Amino acid sequence: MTHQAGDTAERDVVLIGAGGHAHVVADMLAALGRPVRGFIAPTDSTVIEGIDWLGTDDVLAEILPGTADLAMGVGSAGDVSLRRRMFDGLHWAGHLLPALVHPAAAVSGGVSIAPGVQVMLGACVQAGVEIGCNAIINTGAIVDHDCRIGDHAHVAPGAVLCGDVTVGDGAHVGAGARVIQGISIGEDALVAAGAVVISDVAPGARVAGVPAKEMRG
Ligand SMILES: CC(=O)SCCNC(=O)CCNC(=O)[C@H](O)C(C)(C)COP(=O)(O)OP(=O)(O)OC[C@H]1O[C@@H](n2cnc3c(N)ncnc32)[C@H](O)[C@@H]1OP(=O)(O)O
Repeated sequence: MTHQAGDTAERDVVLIGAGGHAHVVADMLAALGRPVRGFIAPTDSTVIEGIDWLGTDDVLAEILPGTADLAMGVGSAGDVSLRRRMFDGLHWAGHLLPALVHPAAAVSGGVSIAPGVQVMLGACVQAGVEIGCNAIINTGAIVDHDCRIGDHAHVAPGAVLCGDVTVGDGAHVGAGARVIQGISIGEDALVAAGAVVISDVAPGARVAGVPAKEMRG
């Protein structure tokens, strides 16, 4: 496995965001035993139990790259643009967002995991898989052998990718969707929750249903 989850394990982590995804990432950091310095959010109105609010995005300028790891607490439910933009900005500013793999995820040996990837509780990732930066393999998702998951892509909770599936950069595979072996899902495409994908999905397309067909409108 080439993920970086253990590379900087002693360093403080600053959590970006305070919504639902941030709560899950905070829980994963606790499970990994990572010390969390605090979270950054637009206001202090949101509470993440046991974690202090550090301030707004302005605080990031005071955190020197190399003095703390960052963890992306901004998720996506179909539109990855905010998460992608934030990751790219932080990455180019020199911050390290290490890959985070929940200890209760099952990740085979020989899996390649880029910086910023988050593999959540109960996910299963099989041999030969490659996961691009900032991608999410969400709760209970199954990514079978030799799949290629693009940068910023999101495999949502309970989705199943059979072997040798390609998910393009920025694509979203919705909750509980099923994708049969060998399928290619194009960049920035969206597979709706519960869909069964049996043919390739074009870049930017939105498909839904069983079997999945292009959505109208
Ligand atoms: C931890 C987390 O929570 S991570 C988040 C995981 N969440 C997901 O993966 C959700 C993915 N999103 C979806 O599946 C959404 O339903 C989308 C993006 C496909 C569609 O959302 P919207 O653009 O808001 O579409 P909207 O709800 O208006 O529905 C438009 C049409 O598509 C249909 N439709 C919407 N979702 C689906 C679906 N999953 N399967 C089949 N048809 C659907 C609707 O019934 C409606 O049909 P109609 O025009 O005949 O009435």
